Amino acid sequence: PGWFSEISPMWPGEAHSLKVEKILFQGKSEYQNVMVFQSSTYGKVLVLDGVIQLTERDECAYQEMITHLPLCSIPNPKKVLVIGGGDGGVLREVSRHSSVDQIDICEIDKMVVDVSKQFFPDIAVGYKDPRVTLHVGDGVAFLKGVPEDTYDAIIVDSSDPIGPAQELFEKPFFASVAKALRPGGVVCTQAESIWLHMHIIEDIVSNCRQIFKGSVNYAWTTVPTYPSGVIGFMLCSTEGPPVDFKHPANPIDAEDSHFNSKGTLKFYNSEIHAAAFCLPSFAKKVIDSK
Ligand SMILES: NCCCN[C@H]1CC[C@H](NCCCN)CC1
Repeated sequence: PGWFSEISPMWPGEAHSLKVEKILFQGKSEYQNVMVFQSSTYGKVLVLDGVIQLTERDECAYQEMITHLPLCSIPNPKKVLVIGGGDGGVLREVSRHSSVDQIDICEIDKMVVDVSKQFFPDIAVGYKDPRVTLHVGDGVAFLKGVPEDTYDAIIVDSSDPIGPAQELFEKPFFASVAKALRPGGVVCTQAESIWLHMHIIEDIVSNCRQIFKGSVNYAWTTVPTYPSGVIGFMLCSTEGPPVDFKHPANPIDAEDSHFNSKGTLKFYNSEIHAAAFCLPSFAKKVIDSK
């Protein structure tokens, strides 16, 4: 009964709204306010501190792209780390890759994990994979304890820079990610919106170019329920075997059998992988010049 509007100082003067059928959960964890509501047309919705994290209707776009853009860019991913992503959607996507033998996830807020398992079983299904180990804690601290050259891929599925995820957008964190990756390893981070956050993106690209001596690329996709309707990703590789993000070494398409053992890919395919790196001129100018 009524509308939820996503009002935030991170996107002043605009607000995306969703019609609410019923509020299903409201709580306050150690870190943030957590809410779940049944929307009229986007399924259930997860909200943290007033910011939409995912909806059942369009989460496939974000989870599939943030996962398969990096994992399809290296020939044989084995050890994968997810920072954030407590809802489990990225785990569900990583587990489609049969070459992977170890999936670690570090999520700071246990309430996000518990709420996702209770209200979003088709997203939290990712936790059921035996390769998954959940670490509840701060990703910055977790990475400090990771030996050098441990992971083939690291996915940083964070919320936004205002709140618990703030440190995940800063240089020291990127440096600890680079150390934890093997030579030619890849990282994919949630990297905001070219319509809203070109300055944040400028800083992230500049930091990444200083730290990641392989390739550094920005990709983007459409997610209707994120502000401005798009979300971006930083794709970086460490020095070592070259990674060409724009031409996936390990391509998958919807009809691949071993990828559909967990239901079909709804969004990702090789064409949209390549297209994700095509940017409008105002973004190219900033990103290619850093
Ligand atoms: N596994 C889903 C987690 C979603 N991560 C983020 C949630 C907040 C969202 N704000 C977008 C703000 C405008 N760029 C970005 C993705």
